[in-house]
Amino acid sequence: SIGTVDVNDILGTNNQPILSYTDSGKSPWALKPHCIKGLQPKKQKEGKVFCVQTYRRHTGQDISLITTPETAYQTVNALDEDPVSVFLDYEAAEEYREESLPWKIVSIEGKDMGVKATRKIGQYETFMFDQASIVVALDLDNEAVIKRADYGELLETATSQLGNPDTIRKLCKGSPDGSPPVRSSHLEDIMENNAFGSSIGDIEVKGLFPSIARINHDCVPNAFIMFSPSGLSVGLKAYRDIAAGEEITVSYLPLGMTHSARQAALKGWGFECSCSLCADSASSIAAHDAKRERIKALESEIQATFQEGFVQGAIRLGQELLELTREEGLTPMLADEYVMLAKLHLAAQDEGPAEEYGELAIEVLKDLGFLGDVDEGGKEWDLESLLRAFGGQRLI
Ligand SMILES: C[S@@+](CC[C@H](N)C(=O)[O-])C[C@H]1O[C@@H](n2cnc3c(N)ncnc32)[C@H](O)[C@@H]1O
Repeated sequence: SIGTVDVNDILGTNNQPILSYTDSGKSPWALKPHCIKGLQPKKQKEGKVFCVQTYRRHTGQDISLITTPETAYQTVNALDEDPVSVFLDYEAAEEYREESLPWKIVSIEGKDMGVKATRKIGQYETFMFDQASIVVALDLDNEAVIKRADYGELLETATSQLGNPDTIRKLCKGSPDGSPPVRSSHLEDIMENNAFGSSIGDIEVKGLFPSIARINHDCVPNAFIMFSPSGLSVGLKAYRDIAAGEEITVSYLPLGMTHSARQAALKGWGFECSCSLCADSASSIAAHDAKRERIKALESEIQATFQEGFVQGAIRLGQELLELTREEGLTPMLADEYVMLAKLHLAAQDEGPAEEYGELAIEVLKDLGFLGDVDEGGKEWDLESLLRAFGGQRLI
């Protein structure tokens, strides 16, 4: 590391578009970028340069990016994007803006703060939106890329340059037990505990969304987070009807994990989960775990059975997988399973059932907001366009 450097001293010819953008007086950034050169990786000439670039949004919720200048430059057209219009059509967006917010941040016993619905929320409704306040390139988690102290300095600058830094500083930092204290600063703890993985183009980042960060975990969540293509906005969609006054929850973990795997993973957030699935009787937990382990085993068994040429056998296993997934309420996993069964039936030359599974997959994907009304060719989705979109040789 060569310590703190000025972005204008280090941008080479490859970065010319960014330089001229900055030089032309049209720079979107509110302050001069604060940059630090990372460590020199083996076999490379020099380390990457990471800069803090802060933008003052019209909404008043500023954003600081800690990325390479090139990555920050990719976000320029999305810095002011309005999440409500990203996730809702024109009419629904207008309606949403007219009503008072259907959620509020409140104190929740045993969990510090959390978010509750202020009215009934319908299944698959997108009802909460947020903009990223801090975005950090995932590279920065790597001690071989940047010194911890330099990362801490970039985080501190990124936060203090926001219009309302206290919104970030007051987020909960968790109390992970067991693992050694690898993080050097309070802000690093806050990022670790509250940020979500996202991407800007093909660069992996983590984004801190200050309202969404107040949502607690549940292993059977009632909502899930969707990212805008820019990676700078999120929308929250309900898996099921949510009653007024009910706590809004998301899963911090991939769905379908067993009890012990969930407990181990949640230690990173420093709490013991007491959701309905985790607080169930020992026999019920064991029954759920057995189903979840069977689901995992079936995924590879189906693949192997199909590869050995036993298509009908693979279909039977696929039906068992569907049943268990439904019993466990793991709805989002159903879409892949329906597509897989459609592919298996096509392999068995049963076009009727293949079409039916295709329709079921399209229905789930549309409900979850992963498919628009029409495909890329502007036609209603059908099995053919679905399989094109979900191409690839793998069954599941
Ligand atoms: C992303 S924050 C969620 C909001 C947080 N409760 C707050 O007051 O800001 C994650 C932290 O919330 C707490 N938390 C989240 N889900 C929980 C749960 N199901 N039970 C207990 N604490 C939970 C843990 O302290 C965790 O580290």
